[in-house]
Amino acid sequence: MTVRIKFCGLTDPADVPAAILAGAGYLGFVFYAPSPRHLDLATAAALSQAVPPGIARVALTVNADDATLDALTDAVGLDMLQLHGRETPERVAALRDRCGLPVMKAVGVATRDDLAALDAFEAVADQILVDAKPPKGADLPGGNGIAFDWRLIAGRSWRKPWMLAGGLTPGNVAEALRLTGARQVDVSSGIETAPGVKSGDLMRAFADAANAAQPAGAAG
Ligand SMILES: O=C(O)c1ccccc1N[C@@H]1O[C@H](COP(=O)(O)O)[C@@H](O)[C@H]1O
Repeated sequence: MTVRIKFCGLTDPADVPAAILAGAGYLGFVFYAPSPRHLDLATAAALSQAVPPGIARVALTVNADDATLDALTDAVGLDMLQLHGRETPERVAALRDRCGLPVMKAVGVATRDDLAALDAFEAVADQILVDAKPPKGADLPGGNGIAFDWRLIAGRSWRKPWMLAGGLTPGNVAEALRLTGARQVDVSSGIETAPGVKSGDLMRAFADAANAAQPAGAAG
């Protein structure tokens, strides 16, 4: 099964070729100061320049204001915005216009009640990212290495392209794909040896496991 993979939170110049070698379709750069993966604009611009055409460069932001986003989009070559905060559907639509980039909106899921937000954002975003809701008191709204109960979205699909995220690892991604039917996955902590430190070996192991997964509904 061919799966499109987003490796998120790259921090080191060596992460870019490692992610490409592993077969990434999207590379994520984090712009959120509390994160161990946060990049300044100059570092991000250098990483972005090393990405060949055909691989989407995604900027992850959290409740960023217009000035911050303007500075970001002026300084860094980007192909998509990932909004990972409390942005409303109206804000998502406004930023899509303002930044002139496709927007992927992250929605945190812990219980069935959280699923309604996915329908609201599907109407305004170009993609939706189905992530685990952060635990109470967490410093980060994502990137916590925590999975949600994938059975909550088993058999679900949306009209827009969507990605599964939250606590994915080389060891569990095949099961996550099998249960949810996702065709795109996003991973950060699960390909790290320490917070913010990516591993080429883990990226390759993750991609191998994802691509070897059996589609949902397949026998066995
Ligand atoms: O990765 C981060 O540091 C981060 C910070 C703030 C919001 C989201 C963040 N990462 C995103 O969270 C999910 C799940 O990550 P993980 O695989 O569980 O570590 C993923 O979409 C990352 O892009």
